[in-house]
Amino acid sequence: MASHTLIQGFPSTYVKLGILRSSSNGVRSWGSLVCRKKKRCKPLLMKINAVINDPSHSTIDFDDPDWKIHYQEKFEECIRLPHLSDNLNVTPRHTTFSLKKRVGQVINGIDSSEEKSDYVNDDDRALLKVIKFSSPTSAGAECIDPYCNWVELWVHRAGPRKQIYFEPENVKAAIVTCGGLCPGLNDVIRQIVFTLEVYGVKEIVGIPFGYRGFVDEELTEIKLSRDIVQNINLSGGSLLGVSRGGANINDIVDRIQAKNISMLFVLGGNGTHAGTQAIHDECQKRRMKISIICVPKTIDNDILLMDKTFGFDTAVEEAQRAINSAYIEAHSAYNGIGLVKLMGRSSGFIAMHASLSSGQTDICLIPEVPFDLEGQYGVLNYLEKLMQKKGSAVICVAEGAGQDLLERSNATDASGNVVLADIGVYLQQNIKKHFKDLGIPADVKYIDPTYMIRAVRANASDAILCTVLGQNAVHGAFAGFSGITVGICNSHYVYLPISEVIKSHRLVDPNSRMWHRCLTSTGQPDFI
Ligand SMILES: Nc1ncnc2c1ncn2[C@@H]1O[C@H](COP(=O)(O)OP(=O)(O)O)[C@@H](O)[C@H]1O
Ligand SMILES: O=P(O)(O)OC[C@H]1O[C@](O)(COP(=O)(O)O)[C@@H](O)[C@@H]1O
Ligand SMILES: [Mg+2]
Repeated sequence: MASHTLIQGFPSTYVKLGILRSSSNGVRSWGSLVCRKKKRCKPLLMKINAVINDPSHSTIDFDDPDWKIHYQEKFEECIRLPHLSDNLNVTPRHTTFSLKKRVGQVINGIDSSEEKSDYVNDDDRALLKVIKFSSPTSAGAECIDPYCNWVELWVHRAGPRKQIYFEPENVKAAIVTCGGLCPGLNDVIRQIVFTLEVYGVKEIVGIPFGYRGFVDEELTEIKLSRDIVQNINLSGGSLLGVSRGGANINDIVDRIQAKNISMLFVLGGNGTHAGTQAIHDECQKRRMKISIICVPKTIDNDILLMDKTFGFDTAVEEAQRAINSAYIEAHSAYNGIGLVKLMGRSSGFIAMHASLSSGQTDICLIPEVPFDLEGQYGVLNYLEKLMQKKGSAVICVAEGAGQDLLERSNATDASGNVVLADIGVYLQQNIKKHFKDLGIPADVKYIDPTYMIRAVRANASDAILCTVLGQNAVHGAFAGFSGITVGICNSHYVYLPISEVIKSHRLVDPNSRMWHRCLTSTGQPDFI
């Protein structure tokens, strides 16, 4: 019987069927990940094992002719959107959201208002995965079973529903922005306010400085309206302020109750989503009638199941400016080496995409792909070759890359995120020392644009994404969902349960076509 560990949930970077193999020469592999030295593989394997060992994973018998049906049923269960009606006696009413167009227009003898609707049906779905991989060895294959059969998996379509679960005039809506800054926060706040007002909501407030704003007595809520938010998208940052760390969940829910908030919109990343899930659970326990909706915010693009998060595109655009500067500096110097460190705590998406978009990077280093600095295959040796061949080089490194090479402290930030050792400074020092020891001149220019890439306002594509996500967040709240997040999936807008997107970080798949494209573009070899 072919029985395998099934990652319950659905395909993501790690949602592949994985058989961990060990061989005597120390080569260990899982799916597409192969590392030459057992020791260096450990961080990656640990990440994978953490997923495989999740108690929610179950076993599936692929010899069962109905396994796909069982899988789909499980998936449907996982992706089900929590709703107020799950534990409250609520009755819907016809929506107050309508597009301002003439109703009852008769076109070709057909009453347009009867034939078409502007509303999304609760049974509308978007397809989660659109590629059918013919084999587990196909580039970037994400397989469920050993033969990589395609399984039709659907997620819930976002948008306005015909029936709503709140009387707009009784709603008090609150918006809060948590975690680090991200381009587009103001655009989302603005669209949430606009859309709430279209529904007829009169009381909209902003909670200042993230979760802290709920409990810090000195911080008072900020009144919001169309007039107040009209132009906030013209600048970066958050009108409401952000913060890391913060409050006890019970205290937050106490304050939500005391403030009489009935809709809460939370803009934040992984940590914020985990916090929101806990707030949602507590509100359910207290049988509160409140819809809590997240809008995923992170330049790191590390949220599961979505094409991208808002702010990412803008961050990449800014990051490529830093790479361009590094290129000019390196190219204009004798044996010039430009080194750029970009954000990306656990995921290398910014570094990979900025390298791809600039086209000027010779070496791209990301957390998901281990590398050696020294030795025959190491980065330093390759740099020597680049100096001989081109006389200059540009390196782009994600902040979470190469952490296994560095001394790690056990420090964490206020939110509990591990404080990383500085790979940028480490590379700069080691490159300088290496060339000095060889007696070869090398002019190393180090650029750390960190906060510059996330303090800017959203670019055009992010502004559109923010607009749609902000509007859909409000539609989701009025539809009575709670404990959900909004996202874009295969270019369609969807709702997902928060519980599913916080299962792990989304990572760059070293076997993906995108990483392969990045390697083709830089021309870099394996550094291990
Ligand atoms: N596991 C968790 N449970 C509850 N709250 C959390 C959790 N992780 C983070 N938070 C809270 O969420 C907020 C944002 O988290 P942080 O990790 O700083 O940013 P991000 O949401 O961008 O990942 C912080 O106020 C933090 O205290
Ligand atoms: O200095 P801060 O505010 O902690 O921000 C740095 C962090 O911001 C990020 O770019 C994004 O993190 P969040 O998504 O948690 O906001 C991380 O990659 C980086 O470590
Ligand atoms: Mg985070």
